[in-house]
Amino acid sequence: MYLEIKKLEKVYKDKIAVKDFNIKLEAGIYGLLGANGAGKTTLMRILTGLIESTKGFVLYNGVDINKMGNQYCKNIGYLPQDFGYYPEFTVDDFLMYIAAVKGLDHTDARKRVNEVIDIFTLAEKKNKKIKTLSGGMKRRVGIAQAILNNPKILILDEPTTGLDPKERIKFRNFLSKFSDDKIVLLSTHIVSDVESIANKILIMKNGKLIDHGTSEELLERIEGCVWECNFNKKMADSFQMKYLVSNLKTVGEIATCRVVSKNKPTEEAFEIKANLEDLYTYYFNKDGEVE
Ligand SMILES: Nc1ncnc2c1ncn2[C@@H]1O[C@H](COP(=O)(O)OP(=O)(O)OP(=O)(O)O)[C@@H](O)[C@H]1O
Repeated sequence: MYLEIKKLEKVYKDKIAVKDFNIKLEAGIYGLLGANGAGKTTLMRILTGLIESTKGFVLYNGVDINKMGNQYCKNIGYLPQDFGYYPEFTVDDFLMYIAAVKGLDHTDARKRVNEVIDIFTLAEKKNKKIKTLSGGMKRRVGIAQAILNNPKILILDEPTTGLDPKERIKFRNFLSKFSDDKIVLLSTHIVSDVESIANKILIMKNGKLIDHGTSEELLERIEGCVWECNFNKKMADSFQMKYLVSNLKTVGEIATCRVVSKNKPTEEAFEIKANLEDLYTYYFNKDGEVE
């Protein structure tokens, strides 16, 4: 099973939201990382079949998704960023309703809704109106509705927003079981989520796919270029103007900085292991090469 994205482009009036995007996705979890406005939602909406691209193709097992119609939709589960829930519905009624929209008959719907209520520990809330739930709980309902039809392709736009750390772990464990023979694409601003959840990471900037790979592969790009240095906190501002700082911590008078730089930034600086936050800083705060 694969989803191949070929020379994809989406233009809104005069704004190019997705540009010359090429990749082949196979079973696994892909984390889509990018700043606000990078084009993540637009890309995801094209992949769900909700909007059409201006140029290029998306092929599902070699067939253009625009030519597959409903046959393609059956394979899709989608959690939009602004998940439009029905405030007056109870959790159970809402899930039963979505299951019907997805074409499940009543018996299958009941069985499947019970399963997802169990997976996302929603039993206690199932008779509560959605409008009374917390943000994290609504997000759980949103993820639950996306998997009702047991989709082959699951697209989740910022699924972890509002989830507390315990819920994040549950979600991660669920996805690793769920994604065995499925394509899961999730977008997030939370770098640590991608690091722990995704097998592969796609980095998107200004509509383009600028890099992709496992986190180990991506971290090789900045190997030997991440440093820790300590100095007086009064120098923090000028230091940040000069260097790409991925983290700054101050204790008393001492500032401790993580710096991404090809050259040793200070005499006392020492090399440390790169993480995805450093890579994110490298890609999103500077256009060029590591200094
Ligand atoms: N319907 C639209 N009409 C015009 N421009 C749009 C439309 N939708 C998105 N855009 C623009 O396209 C670009 C990409 O937007 P998109 O929402 O895909 O990015 P994103 O990476 O999902 O951002 P965020 O993380 O903030 O959700 C942005 O500049 C946005 O303003």
